[in-house]
Amino acid sequence: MCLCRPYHLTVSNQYHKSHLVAHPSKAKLLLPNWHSYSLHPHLLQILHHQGFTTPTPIQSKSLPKAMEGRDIVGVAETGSGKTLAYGLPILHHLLSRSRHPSSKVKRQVQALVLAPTRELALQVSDHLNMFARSIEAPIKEETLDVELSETQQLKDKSKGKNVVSGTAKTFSKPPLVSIAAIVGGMSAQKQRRIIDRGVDILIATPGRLWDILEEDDSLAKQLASLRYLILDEADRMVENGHFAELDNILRLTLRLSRFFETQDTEVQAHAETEDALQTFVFSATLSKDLQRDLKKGYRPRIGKKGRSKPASTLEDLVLRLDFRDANPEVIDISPEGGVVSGLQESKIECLSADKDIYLYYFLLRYPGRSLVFLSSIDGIRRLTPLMDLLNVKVFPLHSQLEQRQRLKNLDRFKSTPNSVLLATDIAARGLDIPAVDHVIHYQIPRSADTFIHRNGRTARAMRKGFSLLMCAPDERRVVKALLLSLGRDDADIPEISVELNLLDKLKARVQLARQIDTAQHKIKKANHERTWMKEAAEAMEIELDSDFMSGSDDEGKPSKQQTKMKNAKTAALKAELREMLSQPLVARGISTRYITSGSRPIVDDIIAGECKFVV
Ligand SMILES: Nc1ncnc2c1ncn2[C@@H]1O[C@H](COP(=O)(O)OP(=O)(O)OP(=O)(O)O)[C@@H](O)[C@H]1O
Repeated sequence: MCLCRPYHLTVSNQYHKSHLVAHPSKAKLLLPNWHSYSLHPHLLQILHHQGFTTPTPIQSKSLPKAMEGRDIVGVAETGSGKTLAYGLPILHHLLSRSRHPSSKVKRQVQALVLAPTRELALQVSDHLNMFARSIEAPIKEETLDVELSETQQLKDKSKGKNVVSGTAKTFSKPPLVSIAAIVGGMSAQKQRRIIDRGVDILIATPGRLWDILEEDDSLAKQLASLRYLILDEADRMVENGHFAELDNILRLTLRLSRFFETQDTEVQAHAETEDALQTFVFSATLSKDLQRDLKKGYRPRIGKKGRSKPASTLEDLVLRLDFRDANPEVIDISPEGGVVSGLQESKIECLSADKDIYLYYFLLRYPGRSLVFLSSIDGIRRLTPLMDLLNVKVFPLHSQLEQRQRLKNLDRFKSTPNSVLLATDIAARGLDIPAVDHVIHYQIPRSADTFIHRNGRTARAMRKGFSLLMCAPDERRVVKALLLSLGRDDADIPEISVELNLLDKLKARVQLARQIDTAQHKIKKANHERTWMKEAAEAMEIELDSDFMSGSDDEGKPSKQQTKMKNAKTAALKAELREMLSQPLVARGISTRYITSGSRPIVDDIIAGECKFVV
C-alpha cells in the first residue's frame, strides 16, 4: 500500500493540532474530507480537534454504508482506525436523538460492543469516552460531566485522587452519551450499579457480561432491542474459549422468527422484534471463505436439521449472527500477506537456549519501545527478573497478573521510553500503544492471524515499525508453514546481521545474571518454605524443633550460617555484574553495521536520534 495515502498526512497533523476548537459549523468547512458523511457537527468538531482531518480507508469505505443502515463485515489492517469506523456511526446516532436524555427516564443500551480482552474493551471505552467527553466539554462549564471510565478511575485512584465511582457525580444535566465498560477483574457490583443507572454504549468482554446477564433480566431485555451490535476482533473471541458465553449473548439479539427456530423457550420470552439492529463485525483477520459465504448470503438457519457444517468455530459464530441485512456489506481492505505498510520485518536464527542473549543484544543495540511476545507465562516469569538484573526496563503482562497490575504495567510501558513489555498474546489484539518501535516474537506465534495481530502493535496509523522473529532450528518448519498460509515465502524476511564480538560480551553478562537469578530464587524458595512451615505449625499449635528453627534439619535445609554465606556469594556476583554493566561495550560509539545486510539501514528509519551503544 502506498505511503502517501491522504491519511498519512492526517497523522502528522496530529502534532500540529490547533488549540482552537472550531465551532461546529466551521468544522464542516475545515474538514472537507469528512463532509460527505453528514456526521453530527459535534463529531466533526472533535475530529478537527484531534487532527483527524481525513478518514482512514476503512472509515471512508464503511461510514457511508453504516450511515445507510447496512450491516458490515470489515477487515482492514491493524492500526487503521477500525474503532472509529464503527464508533462514529453510533455516536452520530446517539447525538442525533430527537430528545436529549433526561434524568427521569432510564437509558436503554443502544449499542453493545463485544471485545475479546479486558484491555481492548477498556481501550475502546476510553477511545469513545474521549469523544463523548469532548462533546460534553463546552457544556461542562454548566457543571455537566460524563462518567469516568473504569480505567481512568483506577489511574486516578493509584495517584491518590478522590474518585467518585461510576456516574455518581452530581449532574445538573445528564450526559449526552453514557458509555460503560464491563470487564472481568474489576468490581462486578460497581459495574451492575452503572448498568442500573442506564448506559447508551456498553463495551464488554463476553465472560463478565454473561455473568451479569444471568442475574439481570432487565439488561437481557435491553439487549433484545439493541440498535447496534459490534464484534471487535471476533476471531480472537472464539479462540479465547468464550464461545459459549458469546453464543448465549448473541441469542439475545436474534429476531423472534429465529428464536422459534432455536426452540429455546426461555430466551424467547425476552425476544422483541427490532429490525433496526445493525451488526458490525470488525477484525484485521477474517477468513476469505467466511467472507465469501457472507457475500453469497449463505447463512444456515439455527436449529435446522441437515445444515452444512461450518468450516471453523469463527464461521459458526458469525453465521449465527442474525444480520438484518440480507447481504451484509463485506469490506476487505487487508493488505496482501498481512504485511502492513510501514512495517519492516526481520528475523534472527538462533538456538532456543541463546534467545535470551540475542534478545538482550537487540534491545541494547536498537533502543526503543519494544513489545516482546512469549507463548508462556512461565517464560515471562523467568525472563522478567533476568532482564531486570541486566538493567533493562521490563514490565510483564499476562493473564495471571491482577487486573490492576496489568493496567499499571501497560501504563508504565506507555510512559517509559526505551522500555520493554514482556507479554503473552493477550497483548496481541487491538492494543493501541502509540509509539511501539519494535515487536519481537521471542517465541513464534501459533497461527498466522496471531502473527499479523502481534505485528500490528507497531507501525500503526501509518507510522513506521519493526518486527523481529526469533527462530530456533526446530521452529523453522512451523515458520515456513505459517508464512506459506499467508502466501509468503520465509526468504521474504531478511535476517539481521549480528556483531558477534559484541554478542560474546553480552553472553558473559547474561550468564552471570542467570547465576544470580538462580541463587536468588533458591534463597527465596527456602525462606518461603520456612515461613510456610512456621505459619502452619502456629495454626496447628505445634512447636517446631530447634533444628528447624535454626535452619538446619535432617532434610538438608541450609543452616543460618549457610544462608548467610549464600547471601554473601549472591552479593559478590551482583557486584561483579554491576562492574560488567558499567563497562562500555564498544570503545568508539556507534557501529557502522546495521540491522539488515541490505543497502538501506532500517535502523535509521525506525529509531529517531543517535543510537548510543555504551550501556
Ligand atoms: N481518521 C484518522 N486519522 C488519524 N488517526 C486516526 C484516525 N482514526 C483513528 N485514528 C487513530 O489511529 C490509531 C489506531 O486506531 P484503532 O485502534 O481504531 O485501530 P484498529 O484498526 O482497531 O487496530 P487493531 O486492528 O490493531 O485493533 C488510534 O490511535 C486512533 O486514534
